Amino acid sequence: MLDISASYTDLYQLTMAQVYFKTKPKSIAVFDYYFRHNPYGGGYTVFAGLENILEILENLHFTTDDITYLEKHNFEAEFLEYLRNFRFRGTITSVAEGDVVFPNRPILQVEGNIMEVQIIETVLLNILNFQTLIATKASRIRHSAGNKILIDMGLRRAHATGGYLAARAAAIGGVNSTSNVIAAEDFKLNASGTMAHSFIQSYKDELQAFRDFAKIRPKNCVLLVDTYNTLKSGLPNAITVAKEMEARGDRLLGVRLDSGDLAYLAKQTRKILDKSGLEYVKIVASNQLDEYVIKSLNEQKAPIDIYGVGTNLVTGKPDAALDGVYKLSEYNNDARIKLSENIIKVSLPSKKQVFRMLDDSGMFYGADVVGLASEENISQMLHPFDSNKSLNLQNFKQEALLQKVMQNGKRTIEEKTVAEIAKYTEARLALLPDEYKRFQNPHIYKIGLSANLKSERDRLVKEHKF
Ligand SMILES: Nc1ncnc2c1ncn2[C@@H]1O[C@H](COP(=O)(O)OP(=O)(O)OP(=O)(O)O)[C@@H](O)[C@H]1O
Ligand SMILES: O=P(O)(O)OC[C@H]1O[C@H](OP(=O)(O)OP(=O)(O)O)[C@H](O)[C@@H]1O
Ligand SMILES: O=C(O)c1cccnc1
Repeated sequence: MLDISASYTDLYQLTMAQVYFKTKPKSIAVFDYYFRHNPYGGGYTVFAGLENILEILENLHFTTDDITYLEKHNFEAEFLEYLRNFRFRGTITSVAEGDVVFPNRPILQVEGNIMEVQIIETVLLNILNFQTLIATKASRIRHSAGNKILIDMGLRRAHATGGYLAARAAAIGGVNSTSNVIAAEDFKLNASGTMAHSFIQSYKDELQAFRDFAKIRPKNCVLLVDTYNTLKSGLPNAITVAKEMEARGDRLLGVRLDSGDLAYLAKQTRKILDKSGLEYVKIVASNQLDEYVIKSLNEQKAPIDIYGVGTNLVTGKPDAALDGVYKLSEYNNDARIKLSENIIKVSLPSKKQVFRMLDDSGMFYGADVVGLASEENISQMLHPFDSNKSLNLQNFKQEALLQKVMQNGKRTIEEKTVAEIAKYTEARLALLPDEYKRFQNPHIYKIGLSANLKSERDRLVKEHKF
C-alpha cells in the first residue's frame, strides 16, 4: 500500500550506520518514541500510524536504484552490500493504535541491531508524528460536532501526498467519511461528496445544473446552493429539483452551504425546507471549519446535519507538526540518558513499561506511571522532579500500555482495520474525563515514575553531570 523504500530516511542515519558497521556491528540498542506536548494546547493526544509502521517495517529494503544512488555518496562496498541485504529484524512494544496518550512517556519502544533501529528512525517519526497530529485534530472536531456527520474534504489543501494518510488518521479520530477516493479505497473508508461551484457555473442556469445532476446521480445527491445567492436562488432551485425527484420516487439527500453566516443560513434553510415538506433534506455546511467554529455553530443552534472539513483538519492547523522524538534509552543492556538544561527534556533511561491508573468506575484516573520493563505492579508513583510528592497506588487498577507488536521484524498482533481502530479510539476517549477534553486550560494528565526508574535516572544524571 505505502510504497516506501529504506532510503526514505535522513542521510545521517546511513552515515552513522556505516560507522556502526565498522566499529560495533552487533550492538543492540533500544529507542523510545514519545512527544513533548499535546498538540493544539489540548489535554490529550490520539496515537495513530502504528499499522502503517508495522507494514512498512515488514517489507523495508533498499532497491537496486537506492544502492546505485548511495554508491555516489562515498559509502564503501562492504557497507553497500550490507544495505543490499538490509531487513528490519527488531522487536517493538507499543501502545495500541488509537489509544489516548500523553506527553513525555514512551508510546513505542524499538529494540534491535543498532544499524537497523537507527535507519528506521526517520520513517517511524514521519509516519507517527503526522498521523497522531491529524487523528488528534479529528478527535477535537468530533468532540465539538457531537453526533453530527463529519466529512474530510481536505485532500486539495493537504501537504501534497500527506492528504492520503491524513484521511486515514481523520477516520481514527472520528471523521465519518472522506472525499479522498484513493484513501477510501485503500483504507476501506466511506467515500462521499457533493458538487463544486464549477459544475453550476458551467451551466447558464443553476436550475438546469441541479436537474441534470439529480437525474444522473439521484443517490446521495447534495446540491451546492451558494454559487449565486443561497436564499434567493440556490435554495428555491434545490426545492424545485427535490420535488421533481419526489415525483420520480427519488429523494434529495441535502443542500450544502459553503459561504456566509452559516448559522443564519442554516436556520433559514431549515425553515424553508420544512415549510416545503422537505423535512428529510439534510443541511451540509463547509467553509474553513474547525473545532472552534463547529462549537460556535452548535452553540448558535445551527440546524446543520453534516460538516465538511478540509484545510484545518488535514494540515493539523494551527500546529505545523507533532514534536515526537526518538531517543536512545539502552545500549547493549546498559541504561543511557540524554541530559538537558530543561528538566522535562531529560530522557528516561532503560526499557520501560507505562501503567495507566484506572479509578473505581474504570475511568482513567488522570495519571500514567512509568516503570522499568521488568516491573509489574507499581505500589507508589513518584513525582518526576519534586521529591516531596508521591502517590500510593495500592488501590488503583493498573493497565500496562506497552505490548509487543513486532518480534524479529514480524508483526505479532493481528491486523486491524481503520474502522476497528476508530471504534477503539471512541471507547478510550469515553474513559477520559471531560476536564482533559476542554479546549481552554485543560487538566494536565499526570506522569509519575516508579522508585526503581527514578533512581536509575537520578544515578545517570549524577554520572554525567559536569
Ligand atoms: N455563524 C457563524 N458563527 C461562527 N463562525 C462562522 C459562522 N458562519 C461562518 N463562520 C465561519 O467564519 C469564517 C468566514 O469566512 P469568510 O469571511 O471567508 O466567509 P465567506 O462569507 O464564506 O466568504 P467567501 O464568500 O469569500 O467564502 C469561516 O471560517 C466560516 O466557517
Ligand atoms: O474550507 P475547507 O475546510 O478547506 O473545506 C473544503 C473547501 O474546499 C472546497 O472549496 P473550493 O473553493 O476548493 O472548491 P469549490 O469550488 O468546490 O467550492 C469546498 O467547497 C470547501 O469550501
Ligand atoms: O464533495 C465535496 O463537496 C467536496 C470535496 C472536496 C472539497 N470540497 C468539497
